[in-house]
Amino acid sequence: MIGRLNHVAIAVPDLDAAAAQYRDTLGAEVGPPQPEPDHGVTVVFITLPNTKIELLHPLGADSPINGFLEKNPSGGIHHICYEVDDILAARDALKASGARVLGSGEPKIGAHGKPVLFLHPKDFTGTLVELEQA
Ligand SMILES: CC[C@@H](C(=O)O)C(=O)SCCNC(=O)CCNC(=O)[C@H](O)C(C)(C)COP(=O)(O)OP(=O)(O)OC[C@H]1O[C@@H](n2cnc3c(N)ncnc32)[C@H](O)[C@@H]1OP(=O)(O)O
Ligand SMILES: [Co+2]
Repeated sequence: MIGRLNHVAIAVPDLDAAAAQYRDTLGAEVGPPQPEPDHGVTVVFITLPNTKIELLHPLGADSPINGFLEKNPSGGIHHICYEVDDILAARDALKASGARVLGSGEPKIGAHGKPVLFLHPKDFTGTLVELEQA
């Protein structure tokens, strides 16, 4: 079902500092901050030869990453995103297998303008999984 690794997301307490570290210390190609109000985060994408890193910072009091950063104040790996050819078919198959799809269960438009869904970390070996329509 899952295809390419689209991105690994890292929640960070200071977005400018993290972006500068990837750009200046690690020599990576770093994009601009991108507010995503529908998701309660601001993101910065880092383009690597084989995948992307998504730096995440809370946007608003109800951000879904507030709790994560409270527990991990220095930041940490927050989720991994896999591409799927048919996100509705993937969702239905995963639900039938007993996995919990987060939120309303309907895909939202993600940072790349494509439908995304999230799967509960407790159902995937402690890892929050994002699915993105390829
Ligand atoms: C920019 C758009 C998009 C893209 O296109 O790329 C994005 O990436 S948006 C990214 C942010 N959005 C989301 O994360 C949406 C889905 N997330 C959620 O709905 C919630 O964050 C959550 C996963 C349900 C967690 O909610 P929270 O209230 O913070 O925690 P809980 O208390 O409910 O947690 C239960 C349990 O799970 C553990 N946990 C929480 N987050 C993670 C995580 N990221 N990775 C691994 N484990 C996680 C948490 O520690 C709890 O465990 P116990 O303490 O053992 O009970
Ligand atoms: Co993501």
